[in-house]
Amino acid sequence: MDVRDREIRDEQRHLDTVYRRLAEKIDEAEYLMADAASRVQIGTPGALAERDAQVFTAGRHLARLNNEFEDFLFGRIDLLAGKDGTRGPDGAQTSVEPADDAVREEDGARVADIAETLHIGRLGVLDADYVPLVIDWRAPAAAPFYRATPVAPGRVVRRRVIRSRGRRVLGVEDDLLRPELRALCDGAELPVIGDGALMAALGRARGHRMTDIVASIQAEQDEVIRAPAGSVTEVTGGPGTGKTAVALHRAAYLLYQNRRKYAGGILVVSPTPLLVSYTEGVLPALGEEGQVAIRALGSLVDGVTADAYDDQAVAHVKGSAVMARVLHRAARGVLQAPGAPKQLRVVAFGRRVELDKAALDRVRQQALGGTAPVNLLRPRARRLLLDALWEASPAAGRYPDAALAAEAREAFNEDIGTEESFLAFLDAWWPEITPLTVLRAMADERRLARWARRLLPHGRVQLVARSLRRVTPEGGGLSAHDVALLDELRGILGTPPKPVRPREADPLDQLTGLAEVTTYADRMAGARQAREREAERVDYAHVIVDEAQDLTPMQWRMVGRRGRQATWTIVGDPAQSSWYAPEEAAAEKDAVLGGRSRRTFELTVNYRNPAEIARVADVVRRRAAADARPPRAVRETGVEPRFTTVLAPGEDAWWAGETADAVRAEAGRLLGDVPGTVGVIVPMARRELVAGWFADGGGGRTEGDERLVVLGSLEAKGLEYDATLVVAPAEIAGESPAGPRVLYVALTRATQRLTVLSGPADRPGADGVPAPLVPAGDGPPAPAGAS
Ligand SMILES: Nc1ncnc2c1ncn2[C@@H]1O[C@H](COP(=O)(O)OP(=O)(O)OP(=O)(O)O)[C@@H](O)[C@H]1O
Repeated sequence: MDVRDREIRDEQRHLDTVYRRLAEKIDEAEYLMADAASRVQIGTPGALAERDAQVFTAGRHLARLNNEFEDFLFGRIDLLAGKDGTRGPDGAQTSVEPADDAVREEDGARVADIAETLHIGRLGVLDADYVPLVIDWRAPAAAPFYRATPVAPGRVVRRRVIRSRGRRVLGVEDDLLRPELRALCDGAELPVIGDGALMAALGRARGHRMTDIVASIQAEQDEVIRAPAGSVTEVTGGPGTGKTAVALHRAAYLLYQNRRKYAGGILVVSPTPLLVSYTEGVLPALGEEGQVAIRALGSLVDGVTADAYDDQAVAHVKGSAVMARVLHRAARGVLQAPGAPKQLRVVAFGRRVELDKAALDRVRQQALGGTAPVNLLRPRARRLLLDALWEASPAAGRYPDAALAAEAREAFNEDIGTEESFLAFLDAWWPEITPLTVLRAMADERRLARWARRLLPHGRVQLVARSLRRVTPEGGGLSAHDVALLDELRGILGTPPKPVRPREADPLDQLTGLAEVTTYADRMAGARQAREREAERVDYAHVIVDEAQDLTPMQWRMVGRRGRQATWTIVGDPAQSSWYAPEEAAAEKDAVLGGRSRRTFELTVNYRNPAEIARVADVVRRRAAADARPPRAVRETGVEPRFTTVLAPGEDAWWAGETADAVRAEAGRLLGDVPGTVGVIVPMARRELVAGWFADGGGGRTEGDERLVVLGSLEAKGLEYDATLVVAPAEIAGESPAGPRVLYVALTRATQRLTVLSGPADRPGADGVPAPLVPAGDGPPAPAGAS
């Protein structure tokens, strides 16, 4: 048996021990449950609660282990004796530094004994004597697994990543952090297997779902993940530096650290639904479900989902902060609908009393004074209407005696105010207004122009009004930008109090807490309840914003309303921003975060793109965001990007002609080159057309090959593929003022191969490299992290 097999066998033994221990815990849990059922009446409430908690914990482990995880156990560190020998609650030594006598001289060599071996996994398991069999990856004792480097190894001599599936150990990969030592474990020399787990992880084929990185989190990432949840943690870093991955792992870490605090929920805001579905598997794999909501910007408001896109020019108007003022006026102006009644007539004291349009307008103006939510002003409007009617009636001024006057007035209010015709008038003249009503009213160019006077120039009014014509009364045709407007309107309009209806008792409520120890169906019911609770939630304990560089001012306001009391983690890369006015967005972000203190981190290593692809992308980065420091690509594949061209006389001919064949052929070639996914990235305006070339199987995914996806340039944000085909780069760069940064995003999506197909605007040189990707000839940039 060779060394590798022996090491695998040893790890297998340990994993078997862990599963045996878990089986014991499961037996205990089952016993406790049976016991709980038979002795419901016995015991103090405290004891019962404790037992329930034990049952619940055991059941949770059971459920997770049985079917949730591959690679349950993924790491091991072999440590020197610690400085003080103190042990933490997980049974592991707490000291990070080695004891003074941990290393000794023997025959001129430096020799040390391994004093402690810790296995790291997705959750912690102790044996019957409280010795740790597995340490939870988020526990302080696990930090050295991620933090130790050859420069600062601390107590770590060897770090091992264990690859397993289900209950079988498949392989091990070691890093030796103290190569200068002769380390002995139980008297035998410590073997070192393989050449690094990180590279193995990075080279793996990609699927349509992001996977967690717990086995290979790097030191600078770990610092962010474990940063204390101070007010605001900001993380920047170039493409592929793991910002999204780090943000998700941080959510899991925060929950582990302080579950009670974050029971208020963690919200992860993602720019697109594609990125949500790409990332949403990561947290369940880390054992966190229910507490974390990952929502796309277009789905942040309950009851509506964005299903339309705004082109960039429209988006820029709708996203800008000035829209808040336009909406404020529109919400009030909408009461003056063309069909609103222009006259109010009632009969009082045997005479007809009438308010004409001018009088009604005066009442309305008076009622609308101030900034209170429009829908909450209806009672005030009603009162003012009755005042005006009273004044116009023959009764006004007839009662010199104040008490009599008050009595007559009360009777008047009672009579008129409850009259069917008056109520019907009120409903028509001051209806309850929904955000959607206002938004749809803004599709009327003339009305919108009135509301936007001196705020938006006419051209912008036209753009917005026209784009809103697609919005249906049911809320179809909304874009992510419209959703931010709706949310703003919700605040401006307010919700009138609804009559309270008692909730019907739901038998499933009884299952809360036991969800994971009973059946699959029960667990699903628990998850459903969590989702329902989630749906009602508007304020979160922690808000994580992914791709923060793209939030518009209006979107910052929307997200801000969900985290008024929250702590924040904000990750983004200004060099990838598709928003044209970063300063305006930054100002709104500052307003949302207020005076909260901020801590910033920069991630500097690109784990996604091989150096060959990163170099090409960096040509664009230098033009699009010269100030941004490029991340350092961590690996090379030896394969340069491929450049090809289709020649055609003009733009229209190009998109209609043989280009379809060329795109299909290049995509096919990439499918042959890589085992995993292929993304075809095209200008936003060509998305439908190109998807059609691949006999669309829905959502841009093709029927022919599940591995291939067609994406508009803005949809590619945050995603990654084994290989990408970027079509017509100059057109992508020309789509908006932020286009060059969007092109930078498009070029940084591939983990292995990149092909660029030039279009008519690309002016490729003899080598096929399109003009936007030809280096300007200046020297290479200093990579991030270099001083
Ligand atoms: N420590 C790591 N170990 C293994 N894989 C990693 C590690 N860090 C990042 N990755 C991988 O690198 C890729 C890029 O990560 P991620 O998408 O989080 O980067 P990003 O900074 O958000 O990128 P972008 O700004 O381009 O959206 C992912 O496949 C991720 O799993």
